[in-house]
Amino acid sequence: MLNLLSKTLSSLLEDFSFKYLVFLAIFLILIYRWFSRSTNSSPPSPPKLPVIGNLHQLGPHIHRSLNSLAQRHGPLMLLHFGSVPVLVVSSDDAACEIMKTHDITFANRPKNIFFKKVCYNFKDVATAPYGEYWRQVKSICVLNLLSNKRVRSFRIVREEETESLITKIRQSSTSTSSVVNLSEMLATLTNDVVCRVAMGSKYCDRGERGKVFKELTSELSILMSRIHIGDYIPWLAWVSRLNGLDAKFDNLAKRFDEFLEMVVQEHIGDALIKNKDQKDLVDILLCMQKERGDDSLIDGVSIKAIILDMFAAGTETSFTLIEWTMSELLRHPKIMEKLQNEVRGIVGNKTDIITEGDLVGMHYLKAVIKETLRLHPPIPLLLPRMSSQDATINGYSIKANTHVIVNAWQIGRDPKSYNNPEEYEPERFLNSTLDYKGNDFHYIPFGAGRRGCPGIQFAMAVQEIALANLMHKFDWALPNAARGEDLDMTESTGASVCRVYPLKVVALPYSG
Ligand code: HEM
Repeated sequence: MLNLLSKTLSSLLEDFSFKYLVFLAIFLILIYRWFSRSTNSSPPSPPKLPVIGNLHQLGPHIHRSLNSLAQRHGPLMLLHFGSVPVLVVSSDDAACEIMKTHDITFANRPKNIFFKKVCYNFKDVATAPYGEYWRQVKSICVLNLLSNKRVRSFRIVREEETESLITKIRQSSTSTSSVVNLSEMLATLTNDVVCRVAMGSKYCDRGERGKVFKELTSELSILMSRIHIGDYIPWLAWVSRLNGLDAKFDNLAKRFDEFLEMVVQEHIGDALIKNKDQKDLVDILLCMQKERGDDSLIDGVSIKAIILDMFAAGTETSFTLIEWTMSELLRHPKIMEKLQNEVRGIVGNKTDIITEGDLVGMHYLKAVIKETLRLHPPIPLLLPRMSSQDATINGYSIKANTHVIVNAWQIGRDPKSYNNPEEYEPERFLNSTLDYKGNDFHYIPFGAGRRGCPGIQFAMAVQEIALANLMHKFDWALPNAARGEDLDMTESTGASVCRVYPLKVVALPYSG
């Protein structure tokens, strides 16, 4: 009897202490999770694989892959590209935290092998580490090339180059069946404008040198988007030596350097004697170097890096934007007609080129460009940033040296911010104060904060005059009477996203 009693008691106790222990463990885990989440946890992460991390979850269009992952894991998620932690930001609130509240902490850029080799060890503006050198080169570019005043002063360049574009289209449109490669012509326009204001002349026009320059700029944009495995898995860097990518980077860097050195040498004699209005960016940089002497942070290498940056950052982006605008207009004939009515209504039957003075009052034109920037930001993931110290964002702890990608493409399509976000509706920008200068975080095609794009005025001035003239001087159609909705809109891969197939169109001269 005593035995039975003691057995029953001990089994009760065992049972009780087991349940109690299980309950206590669950309670402690919950407390720990809740506590660590509200103070110091990392952002949610999709499961990753050894060595490659989350790289296998990225398709060719990275902005789209990140969008799908963010739908499941939220607007702040932590991925790993190989061994590199990458914070992906996919909402306006989170973008504001990074680019406004914690802007200084996230003002650095990650170092990658392509930019190290081609951009003179990060001596250009876009990849320079955050600090005194970056501050100086950025302000030199803004003051001497990209400020409102300077951009206005290049008006004649834009007007002449637009006129030359219109002439070329007219010459190629000899019959109603002539097909024009508009993409190629728009690329030439943006290249020529940047060439003339940065280097004083259109290098593309100069025979053999022009050919070299064209090859270099197109190779630059192709190689810029190739992934060097050593950036993410350093011990596999040898793969790029073996498959020839390193050699391609080195070769491009060498040929670009030879070209830029030639440009600088050609300017050295004249830079000091030209008057202020005749000086291009190379002249200005050379004078600055001479005046400041040894105190200057700007040396010969910086000059080449800055000029290279103007091409890398300024030409493909601008050409891409106008190419997408024309594509959307061809897909939406009613919107095209409304825009043509605005432009033709304001300018009338003017046979000469539309000049910048004529653009006043073209509100729909501006809305059309803004809507293209929303749906097709030329750099959908902006330029990557990197944290320089530990930070806490929305309760999550982010370690120093974490790379940051802001998905501006996804933010611009957020149904919380836009009605019918997938539709092309320029009207949403009429009577709206929304602008792209980095104040409205649900619309950030040019980025925001300290590392935001300094070329906005420059880019928009080229867009507006070119688009107004294209709308005024021609009626547009697709070859073989194809319907607008059938136009292939496949995007290219890489950091800057343009059409994968060039835009081929029929341009019918309009005479009023
Ligand atoms: C439609 C045309 C353009 C678009 C969409 C565009 C977009 C951008 C974006 C998204 C960034 C990164 C911003 C960030 O990290 O927050 C950037 C940076 C930059 N852009 Fe542009 N850009 C355009 C035209 C230009 C032009 C015409 C120039 C100069 C001629 C230019 C020069 C630069 C430079 C130097 C930077 C680096 C700024 C820094 O790191 O401090 N961009 N641009």
